[in-house]
Amino acid sequence: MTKNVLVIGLGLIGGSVALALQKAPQVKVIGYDAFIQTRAMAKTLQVVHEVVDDPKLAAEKADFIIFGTPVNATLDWMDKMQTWTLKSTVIVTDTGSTKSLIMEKAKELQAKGITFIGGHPMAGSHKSGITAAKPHLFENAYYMLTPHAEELEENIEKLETLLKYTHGKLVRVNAQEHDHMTAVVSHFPHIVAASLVHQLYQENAQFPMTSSIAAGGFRDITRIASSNPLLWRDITVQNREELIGQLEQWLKEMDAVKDLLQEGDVALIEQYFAMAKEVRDELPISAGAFYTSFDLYVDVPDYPGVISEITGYLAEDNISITNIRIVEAREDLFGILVISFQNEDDRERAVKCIARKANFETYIS
Ligand SMILES: NC(=O)c1ccc[n+]([C@@H]2O[C@H](COP(=O)([O-])OP(=O)(O)OC[C@H]3O[C@@H](n4cnc5c(N)ncnc54)[C@H](O)[C@@H]3O)[C@@H](O)[C@H]2O)c1
Ligand SMILES: O=C(O)C(=O)CC1(C(=O)O)C=CC(O)C=C1
Repeated sequence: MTKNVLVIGLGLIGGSVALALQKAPQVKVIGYDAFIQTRAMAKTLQVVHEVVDDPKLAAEKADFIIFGTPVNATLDWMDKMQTWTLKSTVIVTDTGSTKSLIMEKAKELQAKGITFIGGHPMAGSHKSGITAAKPHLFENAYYMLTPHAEELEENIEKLETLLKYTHGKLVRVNAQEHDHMTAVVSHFPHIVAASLVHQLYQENAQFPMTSSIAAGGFRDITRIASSNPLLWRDITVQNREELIGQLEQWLKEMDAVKDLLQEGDVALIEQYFAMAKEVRDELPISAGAFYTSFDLYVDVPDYPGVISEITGYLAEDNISITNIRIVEAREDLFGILVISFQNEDDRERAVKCIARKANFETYIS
């Protein structure tokens, strides 16, 4: 029998879940978004099978309800849905970046007989909105579920059976531990990225050339500062206790770095960077803890047709690319072409292919 899946919030994440679940057999994906333009776009882009203007009515027939909304909006919907008439077997989940407050609110639903199992796919982007949604966004990424300890195994398995069509790696995690770990690897880094951009803004007032010379390093570390501010306002507010803890640890770390610099012990300074490199290089990229794109930087001279020349070489060797863009990092004749691949193997083949067929230098960041 066909299962109705209602997705509320059709942006990057809700839209990507909807697209992925359209591939599940006997599933009808119904979508709602607060913005009428997004609802219209969802129809045009066929992100869902059907768009509704009233989620309450659609919820009555739903077998699964998935929130793709900013985390504070999810809490509001969880309040509202307590008065809705839902199927007794419905399973409600979310995709929010925070879990503790949402799982706390879920107890109110649970008390009314509504099953809620928190969810969070560890993949995303600084881009937002339905036009950024992709069916393969969650492939190989960890997709965390945070069921209450007393949740029925049968319900968790039902949700896992549906979500396996995202091709994420489904794992079960305690909500508080989730919020601690995501503060470390996701939420706090967003604060650091934003703070670096603030620092540049202040410096730029005195040295206006500073932002023009910001090259790959600054751009890499601050990419996530281009994320949706409303989304990050909600995430940081909900997880602020963990974030204050991270900030205190960071301030201690910065004090230690300050001491290192003041002492000027070159061996210790080198050791500081060496240890960071070792840990960073060992991050389990293929395990998909983070959304990984295998980027290759190619130094290209600026002449017409250079991009099609390179993509042509790759096509001749049957190497698929997932993205291509130009980084205007320098003010000379050369540009940096960034080509993304699906996996390490494709990237290595591309390095060899470009070395064989062209004289362009390639780098891996
Ligand atoms: N961006 C990421 O990298 C990422 C990754 C994993 C999880 N998440 C989580 O996924 C959720 C969605 O984030 P996103 O990146 O897709 O954001 P987004 O801005 O791309 O999409 C959010 C969508 O929700 C809609 N919306 C906002 N308020 C609403 C409301 N009250 N009712 C219905 N629709 C509403 C918006 O119109 C928009 O279409 C958030 O909870 C976020 O924490 C984000
Ligand atoms: O890749 C990015 O731009 C992201 O910010 C994705 C990211 C992350 O911090 O890694 C952001 C929020 C999430 O909840 C999960 C993933």
